[in-house]
Amino acid sequence: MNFKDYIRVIPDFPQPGIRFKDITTLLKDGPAYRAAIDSLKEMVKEKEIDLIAGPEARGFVVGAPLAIALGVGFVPIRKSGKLPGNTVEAAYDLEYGKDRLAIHSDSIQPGQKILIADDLLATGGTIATSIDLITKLGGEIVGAAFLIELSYLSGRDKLSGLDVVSLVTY
Ligand SMILES: O=P(O)(O)OC[C@H]1O[C@H](OP(=O)(O)OP(=O)(O)O)[C@H](O)[C@@H]1O
Ligand SMILES: Nc1ncnc2[nH]cnc12
Repeated sequence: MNFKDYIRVIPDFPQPGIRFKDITTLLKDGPAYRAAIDSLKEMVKEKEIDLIAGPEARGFVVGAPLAIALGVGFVPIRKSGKLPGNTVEAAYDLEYGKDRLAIHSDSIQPGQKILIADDLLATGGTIATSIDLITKLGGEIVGAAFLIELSYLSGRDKLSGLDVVSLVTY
């Protein structure tokens, strides 16, 4: 399946100059959504994975179904102020702004093997920050899986040494 056919590119959103990769057009197509999750599963299934972690919000629509497909649990990484328990937090930069991410302090036990999942790798700021948070809790990152990679923003360079898989590249 050519997943690019299901992803809509919207120019100048949320700011002039950004070409926004809109996955809502893929998500609303049941067979395409399922095929995307199945394809990511095929790419990571040989890894030893205890948990999948995914950043809010679009990381949830990739990470949670991938966790179910692999038969492992899912840990949400949220924007600051949303998680009710004790958290560890970190600030980060995005292609179009700044934000702050948080994870529950007791969500990962030291030594657990974590795959990070998100819809899109752009500058790599979100994933690098997610890795920092997971590492602070003692988790071992075994890779990162994305629907989309924006190679022109070189996010992979920020993740050197990490096994990164993606379904489509722009
Ligand atoms: O590689 P980066 O430059 O960090 O950019 C990628 C991140 O940006 C988007 O999330 P966003 O923060 O816009 O939040 P959303 O998922 O809630 O829309 C996207 O879903 C990734 O998580
Ligand atoms: N160009 C882009 N399209 C969709 N989501 C993004 N997150 C960061 N950059 C993005």
